[in-house]
Amino acid sequence: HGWGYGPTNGPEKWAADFPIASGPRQSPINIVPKEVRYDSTLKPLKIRHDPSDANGILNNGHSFQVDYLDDTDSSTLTGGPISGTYRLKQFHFHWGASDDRGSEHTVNGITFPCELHLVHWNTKYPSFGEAASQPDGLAVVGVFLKIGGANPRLQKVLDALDAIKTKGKQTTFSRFDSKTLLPGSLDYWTYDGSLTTPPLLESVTWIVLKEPISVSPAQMAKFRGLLFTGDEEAPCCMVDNYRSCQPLKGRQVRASFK
Ligand SMILES: Cc1c(Cl)c([N+](=O)[O-])nn1CC(=O)Nc1ccc(S(N)(=O)=O)cc1
Ligand SMILES: [Zn+2]
Repeated sequence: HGWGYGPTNGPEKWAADFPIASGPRQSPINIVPKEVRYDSTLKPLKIRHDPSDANGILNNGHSFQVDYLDDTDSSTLTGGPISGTYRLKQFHFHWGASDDRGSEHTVNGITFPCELHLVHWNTKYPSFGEAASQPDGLAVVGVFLKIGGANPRLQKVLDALDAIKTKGKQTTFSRFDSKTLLPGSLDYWTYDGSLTTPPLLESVTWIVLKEPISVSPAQMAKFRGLLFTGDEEAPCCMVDNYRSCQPLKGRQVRASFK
């Protein structure tokens, strides 16, 4: 049976099949603002998303993701801590069974109910697959979601979830500008890390935004209506699909803001 988030195949078991789980640059981490270093050489993030690149929404059995067409430089991430151009490939979320947990990164040990990841790959490599195995191959923008008023920007995504309730289901999803999911401020923390699920590749420059976006309890309930399991299996709610914080192992976290 493949990896997952259950008692027999969850994060504590991943190292057996993926020994890099104990590597030197694993993610997520706890961000301690008092210990980060403001770096004035960090550039502002430049995020360009073309809504026509949105190309479907899929329940992959671990989360759900909105996939993007990535054969041109129409939806890109530049600036920030990265050099060159990174293309948006997909975005997805991680969330908890209740509002007291669910994010992967934490801030001063504080957890959020949900975390959005916008996954980009370095166009100096020929494809996402190639980039994913390079130390500077990927850049993921992380955005915390905190409980508040309903977020209208999330609604189109949440309304598509009924059509992808079970593992392997996908449906059309087009004309979506993922920039609308970002908070007002693009202040960020950045550090060298990894994918937070197997294969846990240590190829990610993490860019975690300081300002969260809002999500309502009713909207959180929609995330929790998804299933990890496929149509023919005993249903298992898709919740708590997050990895706990990993050792910093000497890494420096930098801040783009004072
Ligand atoms: C590893 C890989 C390759 Cl190579 C391909 N491919 O299409 O060539 N697809 N995947 C799967 C993938 O993307 N996983 C992934 C895992 C965690 C995260 S997270 N939470 O943002 O760290 C982002 C992505
Ligand atoms: Zn993720």
